Amino acid sequence: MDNGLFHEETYAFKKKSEDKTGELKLEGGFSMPKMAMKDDDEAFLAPEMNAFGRQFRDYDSESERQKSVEEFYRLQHINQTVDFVKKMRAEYGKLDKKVMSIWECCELLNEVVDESDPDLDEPQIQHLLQSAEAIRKDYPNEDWLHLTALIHDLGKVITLPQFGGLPQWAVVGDTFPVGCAFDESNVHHKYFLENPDFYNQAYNTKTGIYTEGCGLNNIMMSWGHDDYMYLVATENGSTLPSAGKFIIRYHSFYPLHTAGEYTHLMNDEDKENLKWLHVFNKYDLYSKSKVHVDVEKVKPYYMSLIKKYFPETLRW
Ligand SMILES: O[C@H]1[C@H](O)[C@@H](O)[C@H](O)[C@@H](O)[C@H]1O
Ligand SMILES: [Fe+2]
Ligand SMILES: [Fe+2]
Repeated sequence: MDNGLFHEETYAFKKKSEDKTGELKLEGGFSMPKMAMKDDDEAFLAPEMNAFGRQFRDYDSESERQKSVEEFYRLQHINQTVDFVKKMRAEYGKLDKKVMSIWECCELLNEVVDESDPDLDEPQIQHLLQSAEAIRKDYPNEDWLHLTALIHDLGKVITLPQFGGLPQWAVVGDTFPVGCAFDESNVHHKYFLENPDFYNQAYNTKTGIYTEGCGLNNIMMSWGHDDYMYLVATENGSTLPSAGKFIIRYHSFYPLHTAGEYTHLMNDEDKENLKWLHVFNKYDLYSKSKVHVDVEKVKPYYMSLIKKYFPETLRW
């Protein structure tokens, strides 16, 4: 697919950030879209440690936070089933909860606490702006990517009472397909043994109810903020490019974009879009920090992007 969005090159972050993260391994020889080169001082520098002085995405260390994150994944893995996802898709497909703008939602998100995240305890609007500003530094010309970063976690509002008040396990955390075997790369995989689908023979083989290469659009992901926001964006006629919508929908799909599993379900368009998801993931994960972005200062820029790619109000 040629979506006219980027030039390809083999995986090549700028040396400075590449050395620092050392982590962004791309399985299967994926190539990456090209970054507009800037002075080193201006480039986004991925830190080695999170704000708590630990490795990013450390799900195993002994701490209070890790314990509550593990408890979160226990519940998520037990409860995300094919039946549950079907129910959620039908319920939230109605988009009858509220009519509001993208920016209103950004502000609402500040009331949301994410219990699945070992790296973040800042207000969510800071996470949105930190990731958007970081990616903007390295990809100044891809305005759609800045906006994608700004809105990628807005779906978390479904945990608020006026949006159905879903439990955390139905909103946040890494995502995975249901209807086929749960891959071992899922964090805290052991809790899937308590999921009824684990024992269903239609659902527990490698391809399950799907076919090889069927395309991610044809599979059901565990329900959460990714799929919900994708729904909101598409149903309200957002003109974001396909790669932007793909990022929103699969940014929590770590078993695919970081572990390189479940690739047998992808089609060619998914493979193209995955390149941009790899780019995005670096900024989503490593921009989480204590350094706050001045909301009022950057707001006009993001308002102009919202205007470009979204209607004034949306159905949620
Ligand atoms: O804890 C995090 C957080 O909730 C993110 O928003 C989500 O995208 C991640 O995949 C998840 O693991
Ligand atoms: Fe997210
Ligand atoms: Fe995020």
